[in-house]
Amino acid sequence: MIIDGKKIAREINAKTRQQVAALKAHQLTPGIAVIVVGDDPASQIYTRTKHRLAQKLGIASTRYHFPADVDQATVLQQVRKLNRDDSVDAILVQAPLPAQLNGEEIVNAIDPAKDADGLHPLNLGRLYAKQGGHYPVACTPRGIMTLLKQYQVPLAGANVVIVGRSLLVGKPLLALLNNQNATVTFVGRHTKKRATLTRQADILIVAAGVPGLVKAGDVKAGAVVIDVGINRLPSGKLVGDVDFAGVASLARLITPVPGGVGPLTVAMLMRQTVELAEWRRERVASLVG
Ligand SMILES: Nc1nc(=O)c2c([nH]1)NC[C@@H]1CN(c3ccc(C(=O)N[C@@H](CCC(=O)O)C(=O)O)cc3)C=[N+]21
Repeated sequence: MIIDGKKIAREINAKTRQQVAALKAHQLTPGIAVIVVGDDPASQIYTRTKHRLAQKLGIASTRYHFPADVDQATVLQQVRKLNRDDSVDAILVQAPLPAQLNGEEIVNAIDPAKDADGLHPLNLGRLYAKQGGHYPVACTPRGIMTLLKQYQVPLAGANVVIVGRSLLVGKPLLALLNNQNATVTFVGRHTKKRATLTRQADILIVAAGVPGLVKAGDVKAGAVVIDVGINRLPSGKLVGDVDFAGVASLARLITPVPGGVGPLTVAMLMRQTVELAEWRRERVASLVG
């Protein structure tokens, strides 16, 4: 069966729109600020998608576009300005950043209470420590967890293999799944007998950024396959990291590209923006007494 990411995203967005309306009745408009550096065509598309969905849901969205040769101080200054801006609840610095910029320093400069991606080490650390309370979590992993829940995929005791260990996808996913008692393995370039490991996966999650990396021979029959890759081929066609035609017939559940994980990522970003707005106000209210 093919997982319908668009449908789940629509349901989430309908709820988010109601939450935004409820906040607006209290004179609060959630706001997201997206910083983009350079003219990477994919980044332009993604940030436009985010901007359009925000507008549709009633979330204030501002995009800050810097030239590819912008210096570190300028970006840091923009982040700090957004930290102080009370109309901004969520700050996202679009990846990838050009090589002259220190992405680590930029992420560390984001107020953890406004961290749209859950990328700040404080938030990632809270997730790894399985801490309670309110904090943001990376949107693609959150989307994948939602999707697994919607399709009632059991996690406790499941063998999960994640291909790719990025800070934005692999690492937070490992923590989320491990916190649900799944047995999680990272597989990468340096892994020996990769196919042997992926073929043992009840749930195989691929976020490597390599078109067609995972083929039918790498997948166990009846597995759940989550394809996080989005690669634009020279022909203009959008494909994932999984050879969909080969794998779809043997997987129990599989996400398509497009229409799988992507729409959920953006839906989760909007939901998280609203949550960040609520949490920040709750905190302020408790401080005021
Ligand atoms: N700080 C940061 N946070 C991110 O979350 C982040 C990022 N940087 N950099 C780039 C990746 C990629 N990403 C996507 C978002 C939406 C779709 C999406 O909506 N895809 C649709 C349509 C794609 C299309 O038609 O082009 C789909 O898969 O159906 C895809 C990819 C967020 N990312």
